[in-house]
Amino acid sequence: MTSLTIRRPDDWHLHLRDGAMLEGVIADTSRHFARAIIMPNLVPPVVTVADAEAYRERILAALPKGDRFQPLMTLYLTEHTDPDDVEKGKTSGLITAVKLYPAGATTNSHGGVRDLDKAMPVLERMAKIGLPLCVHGEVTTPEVDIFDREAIFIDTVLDPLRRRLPELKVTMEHVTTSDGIDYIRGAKSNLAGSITTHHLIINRNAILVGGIKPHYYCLPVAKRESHRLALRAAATSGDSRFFLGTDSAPHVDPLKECGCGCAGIYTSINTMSCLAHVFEEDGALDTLEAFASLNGPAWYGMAPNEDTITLVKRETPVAYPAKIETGAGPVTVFDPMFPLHWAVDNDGF
Ligand SMILES: NC(=O)N[C@@H](CC(=O)O)C(=O)O
Ligand SMILES: [Zn+2]
Ligand SMILES: [Zn+2]
Repeated sequence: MTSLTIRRPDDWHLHLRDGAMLEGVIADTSRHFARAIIMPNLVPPVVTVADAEAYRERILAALPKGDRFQPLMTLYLTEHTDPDDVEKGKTSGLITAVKLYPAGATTNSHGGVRDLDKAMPVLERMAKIGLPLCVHGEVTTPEVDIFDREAIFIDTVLDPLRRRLPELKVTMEHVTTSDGIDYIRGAKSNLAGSITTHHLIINRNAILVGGIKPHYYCLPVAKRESHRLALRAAATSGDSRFFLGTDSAPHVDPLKECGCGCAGIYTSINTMSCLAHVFEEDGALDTLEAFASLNGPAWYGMAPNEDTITLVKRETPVAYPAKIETGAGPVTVFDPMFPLHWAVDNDGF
């Protein structure tokens, strides 16, 4: 097959940042994607409906003229989040989900939740009004090995929470382990998972073999090969509980190439090319549309996009830039370490 037309995709987990970085990256998403769930881990974070409203306006103002991209806003859950404010955000249609960052788990999560009991009133309200909780599913206990943090989170935080509040809809974001995949597969209802582009392509060797490679470092950190294969099987299966959330997370190069580099991989620009490669390699191009364009909206209770994009397989590899230049500084683009022959038709690369 050398051409594939699918409904226009959406990105169910995206970091757009703010200011000059937002202006520098947004076109890479709005070129291909109709909608994206926008992560609230700004400094300071997006905690109230008023914050989300103002952030949404800044995103819309940064969009290239003519792009109809729709940002789907989230709130950053804290121990002081007001259930009435959250309900107001859901009722007005502004808020698509609330995001749980265990304190200290990832970039800009120091204001996240330490004691989930303190957030129960909000979570109970969300269960009642049908507003999904998106989770960064890792424990932060210092004794727990970083490669085990997702599995331990499922056992000690997520499963107890879901037993306590079975009506709460939970999205396990950026699933990185077979434990996560199995847990989602085993759930009867109200649980789904997003999978990133890069976790379908790299295992932890990419970060550590042949020298330390900061541009492959993200959180949750890539795991061993068996986990990558479990993610591939889930993504390409067509199972409606798995969908794309790129977790494209730009940091300027000086903040990644240093003694304490930030976590995050920038994939917005070449995600659709990478996915077409992965799905073709697994003989699953027929399920790419489900993963990138159908399963996500179904989970979030939205219609799929009406329009389509066409992916075309070229003879010569697509020439994506190694870095993009933003007003905040250069951002290295994810290198899948194989040539990309699939391109979104007419996207200029
Ligand atoms: N994925 C990452 O490695 N980083 C994200 C945060 C996150 O999604 O955990 C970021 O904001 O940079
Ligand atoms: Zn995260
Ligand atoms: Zn993220």
